[in-house]
Amino acid sequence: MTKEQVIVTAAQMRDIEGRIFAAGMPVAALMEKVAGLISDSFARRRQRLQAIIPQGQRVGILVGPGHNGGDALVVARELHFRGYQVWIYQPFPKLKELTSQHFQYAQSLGIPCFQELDKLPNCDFLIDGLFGFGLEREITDTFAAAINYFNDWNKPIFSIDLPSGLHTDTGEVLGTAIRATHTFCLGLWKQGLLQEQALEYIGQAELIDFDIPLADIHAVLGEVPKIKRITKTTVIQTLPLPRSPITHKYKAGHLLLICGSKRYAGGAILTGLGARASGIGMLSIAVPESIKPLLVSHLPEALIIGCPETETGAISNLELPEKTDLSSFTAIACGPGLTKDATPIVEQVINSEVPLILDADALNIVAQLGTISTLQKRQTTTVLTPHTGEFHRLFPDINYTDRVKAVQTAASQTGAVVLLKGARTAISNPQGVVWINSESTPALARGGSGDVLTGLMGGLLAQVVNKQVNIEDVVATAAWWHSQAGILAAAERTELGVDAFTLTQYLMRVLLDI
Ligand SMILES: NC(=O)C1=CN([C@@H]2O[C@H](COP(=O)(O)OP(=O)(O)OC[C@H]3O[C@@H](n4cnc5c(N)ncnc54)[C@H](O)[C@@H]3O)[C@@H](O)[C@H]2O)[C@@H](O)CC1
Ligand SMILES: Nc1ncnc2c1ncn2[C@@H]1O[C@H](COP(=O)(O)OP(=O)(O)O)[C@@H](O)[C@H]1O
Ligand SMILES: [K+]
Repeated sequence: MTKEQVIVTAAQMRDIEGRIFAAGMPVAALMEKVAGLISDSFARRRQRLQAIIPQGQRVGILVGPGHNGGDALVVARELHFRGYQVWIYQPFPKLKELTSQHFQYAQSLGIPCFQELDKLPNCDFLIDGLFGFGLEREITDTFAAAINYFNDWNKPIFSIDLPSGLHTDTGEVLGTAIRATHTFCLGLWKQGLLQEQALEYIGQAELIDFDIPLADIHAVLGEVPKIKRITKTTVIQTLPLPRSPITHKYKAGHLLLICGSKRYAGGAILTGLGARASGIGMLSIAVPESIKPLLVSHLPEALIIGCPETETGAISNLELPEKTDLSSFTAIACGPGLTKDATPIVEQVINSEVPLILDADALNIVAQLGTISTLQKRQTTTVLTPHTGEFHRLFPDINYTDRVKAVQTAASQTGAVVLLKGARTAISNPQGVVWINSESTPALARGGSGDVLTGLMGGLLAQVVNKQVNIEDVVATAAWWHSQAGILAAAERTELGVDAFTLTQYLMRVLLDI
């Protein structure tokens, strides 16, 4: 485990800090160290912003009553000595002791301090040290008004630890919250910063590593923490690279995709192209007979199985080639573009004992059949990949405000690995082990990009499922790979230039970088 993978709640962070202080590290010394690192990072970022804000020497510091405010006051002092023009806004009647001492010292240095909003002159930047992980209730009255007032300035805001007003664990807005352009997350990633509802508030987030000993992290989170960020380290351990020099095509996985209908033929192509990029040994794709020629023309290497179809153009019957049944495949991915008319097919694959990914219409069908009763029957690996709408259909009783809790509950109820798609995709296994994909791009918010993910994940699963791997690691690796391809494509083509087909062309490039 690396520190970049660790995700903590407020309570866990408090326990970790408590151990450090109990071991003898003085609180004031740690605050000095943390604030020094923040000041350095601020100065580096300010330089990068110089093109937009040429002078950029006037900084407003928003100070709260706790140690988040203390951090901000040390930053104020540091910037003051580095030649910035600094003003402090501090509206609280009572401060924690250490914070109060720093406040007194800042005043003694002649740094102007104000309690009234309108006294603070217009600054080039704001540094937000109102609340950190100690925020415990809704922000109201004067403090809420202040946050809204500073948001309206539309100036770059650098938040210390997390934007004031966000719930440290759920990322929920408690009344109102600072809309930061940059967030300096202190020590370890707070869970709230990786939740979708926080994204509009945190801007660019950076981890300020202040050397928390790994032993203290393990002591609080356990040897293997339950909730982690996906990083390259996980991915490298999971990818089927390097290939064995004596492998052959049937040893490199045989994936069956079941997808498409006359109405949604494109989804089948995109799923196939996603699977192709995974490096799968053998790829079979079952589609309605009428779209077989289309699939052959796009995926000449795949075995396209044309199936009898319903009047509506959905697969009516899985007609596999002679001497083949479902158990001939290492994994099955089923769903994109099927339409609900393919219900019997979905029932058939659920009754098989092959590792299975269910997506899109397959999920809608499972929801109709009864999610929990249908999935609990399965004896082998099942992966569900819903977006929020599909998740709600599958699990109407699960509240998804806290997406981490939501996937954990869904996985535990069904025995499946559940991947909840979105800007911050979250994945849980039935025991509650969670991966969060914290690097992605809104460029992926386009029809068809989920189909690409299903194919890619299917291809990966088929290649590694018989090896010693955790299924949730495979699912997380696919999600990471998919997002990184989006990021790479967006960097070259802008966020508007990443259609699902283009995305498939960038998948391979991600591997070149690792
Ligand atoms: N002490 C240190 O050396 C370190 C400090 N850190 C900083 O310390 C912060 C945590 O400090 P604290 O535990 O003091 O907590 P905070 O500074 O986040 O805030 C707690 C204070 O805010 C008040 N408060 C909470 N909710 C409120 C509301 N809705 N309206 C008005 N007042 C409210 C509380 O009564 C308390 O006085 C971290 O976020 C971080 O910035 C650490 O990250 C690093 C080490
Ligand atoms: N704002 C966003 N930021 C990052 N990724 C996103 C965003 N919106 C959607 N995505 C990703 O794009 C994909 C969309 O999948 P899905 O909704 O199933 O689309 P479709 O069914 O049309 O293929 C998912 O992998 C999801 O995580
Ligand atoms: K803050």
